[in-house]
Amino acid sequence: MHRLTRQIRFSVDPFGNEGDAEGFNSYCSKPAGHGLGFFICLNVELQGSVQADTGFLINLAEIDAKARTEAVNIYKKRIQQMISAGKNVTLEKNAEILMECWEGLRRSFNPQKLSSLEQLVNPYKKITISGDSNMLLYSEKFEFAATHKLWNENFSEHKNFEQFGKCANPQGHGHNYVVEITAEPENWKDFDRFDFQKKVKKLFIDKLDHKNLSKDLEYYKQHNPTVENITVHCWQTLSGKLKGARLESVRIWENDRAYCTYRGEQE
Ligand SMILES: Nc1nc2c(c(=O)[nH]1)N=C([C@H](O)[C@H](O)COP(=O)(O)OP(=O)(O)OP(=O)(O)O)CN2
Repeated sequence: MHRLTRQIRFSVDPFGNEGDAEGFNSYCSKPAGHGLGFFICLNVELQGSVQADTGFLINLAEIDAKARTEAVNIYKKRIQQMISAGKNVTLEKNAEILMECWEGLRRSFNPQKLSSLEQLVNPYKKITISGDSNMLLYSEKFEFAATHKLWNENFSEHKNFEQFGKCANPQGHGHNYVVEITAEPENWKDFDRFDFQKKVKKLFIDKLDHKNLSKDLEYYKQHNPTVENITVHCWQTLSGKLKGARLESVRIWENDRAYCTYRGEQE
């Protein structure tokens, strides 16, 4: 079984009174919109078998055509309705729109199965519907900078350098970590995104930011500050602490080539 993802980028003119600017560049945005509008970016993930004759799970052009017909119309209709009624497109409304697209798109694909639909609200924030669990999830990225040294006191110096290489450098080395926290809100209407941000920042990010993890934090006296252990530390710190939401996963990037995801011990 394969999973194939296509990103669909389009713009919605909130007032809709200039007509559709279709545009010719789907890499940028198609429909292209007018001036400053709503830019929508959807990741459509399909699951299925690859056909022997074409090598396709499905032709990307077919995903484009279906997603553009279904999703563009839903976003356009719902955004324009809300704006003309003088209402904000809140996070709750945005989640409802995504759910409507999910239902529509799910019916459009066969035999391929829509396995996930993700809206990148901005480069650091997304809403995801996953077909595996049918969960509607909210994710946000944070960052912190820290220094660390990878070392095990029970190893000889030789073994430490053999195991950890340059990461065992006595003076340590630094990273700009990116932390993505994903939560499942119990109720999107009451989900307090700012409380979520405040908790993640206060309980985790601020404790590690601009610190020497190996020296300044008790946790890392017992645990080597690898990206795997930092992810578990983050999970343990935040699990059960988010108001009106269940912590679903923690993903931490040590750099843009390495990240670790943790969903608790039960996974
Ligand atoms: N399983 C893990 N392996 C390594 C971790 C880790 O947290 N978990 N961490 C490190 C070091 O912290 C290191 O700084 C990161 O390694 P690497 O990406 O290899 O370092 P560079 O960016 O300098 O990459 P080069 O290809 O070596 O230039 C190591 N391993």
